[in-house]
Amino acid sequence: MKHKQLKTFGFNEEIQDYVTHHLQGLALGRVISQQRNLYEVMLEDKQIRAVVSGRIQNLALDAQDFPAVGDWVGMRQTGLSTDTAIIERIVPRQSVFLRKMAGRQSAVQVVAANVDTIFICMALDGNYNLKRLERYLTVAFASGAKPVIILTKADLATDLDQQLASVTKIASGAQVVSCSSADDSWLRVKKFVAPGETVAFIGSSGVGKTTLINQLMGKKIGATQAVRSSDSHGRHTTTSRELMQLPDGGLVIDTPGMRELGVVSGDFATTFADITELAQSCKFRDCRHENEPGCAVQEAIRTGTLSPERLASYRKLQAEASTNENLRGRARENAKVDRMFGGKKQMKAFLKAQRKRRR
Ligand SMILES: Nc1nc2c(ncn2[C@@H]2O[C@H](COP(=O)(O)OP(=O)(O)OP(=O)(O)O)[C@@H](O)[C@H]2O)c(=O)[nH]1
Ligand SMILES: [Zn+2]
Repeated sequence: MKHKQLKTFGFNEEIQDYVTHHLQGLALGRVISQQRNLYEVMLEDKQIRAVVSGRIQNLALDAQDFPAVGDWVGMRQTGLSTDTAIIERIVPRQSVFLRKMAGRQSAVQVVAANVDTIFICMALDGNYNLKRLERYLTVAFASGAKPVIILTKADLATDLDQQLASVTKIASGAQVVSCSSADDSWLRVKKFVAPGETVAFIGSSGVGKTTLINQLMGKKIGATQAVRSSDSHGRHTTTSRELMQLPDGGLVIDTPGMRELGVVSGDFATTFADITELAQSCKFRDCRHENEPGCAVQEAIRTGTLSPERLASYRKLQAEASTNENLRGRARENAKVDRMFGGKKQMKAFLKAQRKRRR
């Protein structure tokens, strides 16, 4: 393999393959942080600043078409300076954690790209909320990365065993780990971070993501500084996403705490595998699990094997995802029309003129 140094940054055969076929003449790097339009990119031998090319800007329909932290990118160096480059290509993502941003109707945000494992962090204090966890799992399972549930602040848990059991019940096969900053339980988390693999920490603000990352970083602060572009956060609150290299290998993406995780694409079959499985025994194939005769889902609720809250949660998230996906599809379509014609009116005029010419 050519890119020896980059291998410690997660470089693998699939990326090599793409580089060989599509990135000839471009330098390969991985995005380690982003501040608005300015990117910090790790190259084979150094770290540089980069901006995106006009081509990427012209083709982009929404945030997903721009580079994000964790992306592999092909770059051209500018003639002006050796430590600034232009990002020309984004290597197709092996996984992407996408969320709908609060507020703007159709705006999506790439939280992290090319992640192997997603640590869904939830604290065992007042932050503990199973419905929110179902939401995070839905998005995480759809990302292409493997979710692991990290229950933090175990020292503040009201009933640790009961909470662990409840979480495991809805985890749909994702592993569940509890930890506390008061002891060395972070070692249980460390087991999930293999050299050359990327993990992303996701969760509400204040659940202890940074605390846990600092424990994983150990005392080798130097290793952090080499990768971090600016380390003057001042307070504890994480303000921007960044990719860091752990002393024992392994890469970590810290993300600022989210107030709200809007679902754009969700994996309902995996997250709600219990309901999906029950539904296969419903009498009607298109059963909506309402009042249909022979509904196995309603039957499970009657007998107590499925909670009505879980079905409600499933319905709510699915409706939200479908609304958001529609909104987003339309927004992308509009952006495309704007790019090509300058607007809908102009497009109609253009099509009309074309029809006339054909006649
Ligand atoms: N009791 C207790 N407090 C903790 C634990 N882990 C973190 N904290 C405290 O929780 C607060 C928030 O921790 P952070 O690590 O900054 O949380 P964060 O998730 O990175 O927050 P954002 O950067 O805002 O996303 C700090 O005051 C920590 O000291 C824990 O296991 N137990
Ligand atoms: Zn049914």
